[in-house]
Amino acid sequence: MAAAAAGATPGMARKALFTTTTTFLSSSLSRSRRGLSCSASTAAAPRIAQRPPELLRWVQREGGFVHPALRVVDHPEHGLGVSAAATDGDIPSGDVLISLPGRLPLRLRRPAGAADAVLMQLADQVPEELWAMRLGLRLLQERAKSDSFWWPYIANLPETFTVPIFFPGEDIKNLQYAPLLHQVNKRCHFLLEFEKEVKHKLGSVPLEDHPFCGQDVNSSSLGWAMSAASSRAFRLHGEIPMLLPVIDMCNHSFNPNARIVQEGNVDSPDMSVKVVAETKIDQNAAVTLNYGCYPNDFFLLDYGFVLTSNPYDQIELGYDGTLLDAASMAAGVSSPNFSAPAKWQQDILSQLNLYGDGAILKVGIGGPDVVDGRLLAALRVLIAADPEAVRGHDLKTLMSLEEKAPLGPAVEASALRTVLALCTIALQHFHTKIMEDEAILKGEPPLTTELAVRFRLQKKVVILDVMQNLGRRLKMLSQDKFTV
Ligand SMILES: C[S@@+](CC[C@H](N)C(=O)[O-])C[C@H]1O[C@@H](n2cnc3c(N)ncnc32)[C@H](O)[C@@H]1O
Repeated sequence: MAAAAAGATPGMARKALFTTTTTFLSSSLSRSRRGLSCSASTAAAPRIAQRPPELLRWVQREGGFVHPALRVVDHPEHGLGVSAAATDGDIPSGDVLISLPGRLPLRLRRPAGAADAVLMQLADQVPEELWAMRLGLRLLQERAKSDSFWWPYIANLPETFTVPIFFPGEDIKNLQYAPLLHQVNKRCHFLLEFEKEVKHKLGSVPLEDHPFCGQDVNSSSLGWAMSAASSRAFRLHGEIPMLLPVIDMCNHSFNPNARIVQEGNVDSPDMSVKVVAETKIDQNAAVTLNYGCYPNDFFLLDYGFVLTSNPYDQIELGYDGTLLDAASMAAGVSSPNFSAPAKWQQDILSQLNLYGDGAILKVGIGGPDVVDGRLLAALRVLIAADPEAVRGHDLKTLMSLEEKAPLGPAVEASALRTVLALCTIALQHFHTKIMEDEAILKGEPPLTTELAVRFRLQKKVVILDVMQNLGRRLKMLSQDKFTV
């Protein structure tokens, strides 16, 4: 593999982080392209000082194991990845592929000195949901050291990430999806504020206690560290996120051929982390792990990629009586009553956590359930006029789309038509049509535009798939094929 920064010394590469990322969340992403038919050598983001063979040697020297048939290779669309070599034969299922002793994972540790204590104080200011920033601080601490134990690992990390906090403003707008825009804005805002807190805190810390060896840290370097952690860390048994050298070179698949196993407690000295072949791994095949069964929002926000045909992708909606009244009226449902439910309906909505204090109003359309069970149950219950008919059913039945018309075909048809109308409303929130998105993608736009457009296109595909599915169900209802 070509060494992208062959001439860079650790010192030079470290210095680069803290002196070139002075613009807020700047990156070269907007100019770089990931062409749809690009050659393998252009796919991966540039590395701090790319030398995967040294990384593998370091892991082995420190008591780890990398299966001799494995290589770090450039994947045309996924960046670097771990693959079985073309010539060493298949790897049988059950074989250990990679093994790391407990000292190789990089994670937040109990303070071992004043600098660590300052780092922990900074980490404590980060909200739990941004756990990646806490681990990122630890990564920055090691990146700043001239003699870090983890340098062979850090050297091979990407210099840039394709997560939306680094998108140019135009491409953030291009996402056209409010829940994700909200998350991106929240993260950008956090980074700007946290930069101030870090600078304030470190302003009074003596050099010997400085967690970043006296180097300046700004929102861009914090963003780099947070993205490195969110896109590469694993949470195993202990739920403590860790960066796992070499293991974090494995790319994602929903049908993975390998899995991670943690042996021993996270704090015990004999803890180890292994990747084990889940199936036979053919020569030349990529070793893949499942990062989780999540919607594309998660993959784009934390990992910087968008999956086509993601079975877990969904549209997020706010459960809102006025919106539901509008949708059901558009669907021709007579006298909808969503904004003023009767007392017995309020009770059921409370049980669904859609009413009262502490209600969780986010509901989803799409994914394996097609329609969020809570939304479906609420629609069925609010459309049904007869409390007795509803009381005969438990919540599980009311929440299941597979339960054929539990409250009768008329209620079911109205509920499904209301969801169809919600889908139409959701589609209208996008400013572009699928065909326009496809035309933009054909023009091979810059990488960040490509990601934003593919993201919104996939959301529209989810909505259309749900509409098709519900259309089929309505047709069957009208043909009276359901057992009522
Ligand atoms: C844990 S790292 C895997 C190694 C990474 N490819 C690299 O070059 O270092 C996760 C990153 O790999 C890329 N990636 C992994 N699986 C992918 C997939 N299925 N599709 C697209 N990109 C993927 C994304 O850039 C993601 O942030």
